[in-house]
Amino acid sequence: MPKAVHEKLGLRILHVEDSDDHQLIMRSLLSKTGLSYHLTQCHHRDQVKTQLASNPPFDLVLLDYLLSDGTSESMLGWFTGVPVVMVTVMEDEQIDSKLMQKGAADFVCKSELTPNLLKRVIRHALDRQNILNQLIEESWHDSLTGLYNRRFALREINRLISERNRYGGDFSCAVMDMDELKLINDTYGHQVGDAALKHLALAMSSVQRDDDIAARFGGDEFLVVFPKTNPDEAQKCLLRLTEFLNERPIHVGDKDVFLSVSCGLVASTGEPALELLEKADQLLYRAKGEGRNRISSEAS
Ligand SMILES: Nc1nc2c(ncn2[C@@H]2O[C@H](COP(=O)(O)OP(=O)(O)OP(=O)(O)O)[C@@H](O)[C@H]2O)c(=O)[nH]1
Repeated sequence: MPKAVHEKLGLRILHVEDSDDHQLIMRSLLSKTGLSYHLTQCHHRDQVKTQLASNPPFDLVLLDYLLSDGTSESMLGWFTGVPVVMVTVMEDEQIDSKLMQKGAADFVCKSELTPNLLKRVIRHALDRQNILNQLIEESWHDSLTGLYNRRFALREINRLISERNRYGGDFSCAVMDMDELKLINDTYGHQVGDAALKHLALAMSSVQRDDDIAARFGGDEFLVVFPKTNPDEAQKCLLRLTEFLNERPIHVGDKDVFLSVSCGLVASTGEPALELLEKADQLLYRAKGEGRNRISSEAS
C-alpha cells in the first residue's frame, strides 16, 4: 500500500512565527510528533519570500496569524497547492471561518497544541490537500476523453496571452471539429460516436509535443494550443494528426471507419482569448465549407 504523504520521509515544513519563544515551542512540539520532517522557520514576510523563491516547494505551512507587522491573512495566497495551518494565540470563530474560506486548511490555538494534536492537524491538512488536488485535477479534465476541458484551455490561453504581451513569444492555436460525427452517431449509434471522440483524443495525445495543450472544448469541438510555436510548425503537428487518423480507423464490427477533422489555425497577436478563438472558428468554418478534412490558416 502506498505511504500517505505524512508518512513519507522528510516532510518540508515552513513555520512563520515572529516570536523566538514560540518558534522554540513549535520546534519542541514537532520533535515529539514522531514525524520525519525538515523545518524552516521564518520571522517575517521578507524571509518567507526569500524561502519561496529559493527553495523547493514546502509540503505544509504553519502560519502564525498575528505577526509583528499585522495579520498574516494576505500571505494565505502565497502558498498555492500547499496546506496552510493558521496558528493563533486565542480562538475566534469569526476569524477562523473567514480564514478557512480564504483557503486555510485549519486554525489551531497555540495554548492547546500538544504533539498529538499537532500531528493530527498536520495529517488532516495533508490529506485534505490531497483530496483538493485530485478534485482540482478532475475539474480541469473532460470525463469522456481524459483531455483537458474548456475551462483549463481558456486559463492556459489567457496565461500565454499575458506572457506574450509582457515578454513576447509566439504561440498558435487550432480549433478543430470532428467531421460528420452526427452521421457516425446516426449510422452506428452513440457509443460508436463516443468511441470516435476518444479515438480522436488518443490521436491528439499521440502526436502532440510535451508543451502542447490538447483539450476538448465541448461536443465534437477540440482545441490544441501550441506554446512557443509559429503557425508553420503548428501545421506540421496537425498534419501528423491527420496522418494518424488516415492510418488508423476505428473498427465497428468488420468495418473500418475512418475519422477526419477540420481545423482553423491561428497565431496569437496579443488579442483577448475570445477574439483569438473567434478568428480560429471562422477559419474552421471555411475548412468545413471547402469540403472538410483540412486545415485552414490565415496564410492558406
Ligand atoms: N456520441 C457523441 N456524440 C456527440 C457528443 N457531443 C456531441 N455529439 C454529437 O455530435 C454531432 C455534431 O453534429 P454537427 O455539429 O452537425 O457536426 P457533424 O455531424 O460532425 O458535421 P460537420 O461538423 O459539419 O462535419 C451532434 O449530432 C451531437 O449530438 C458526445 O459526447 N458523444
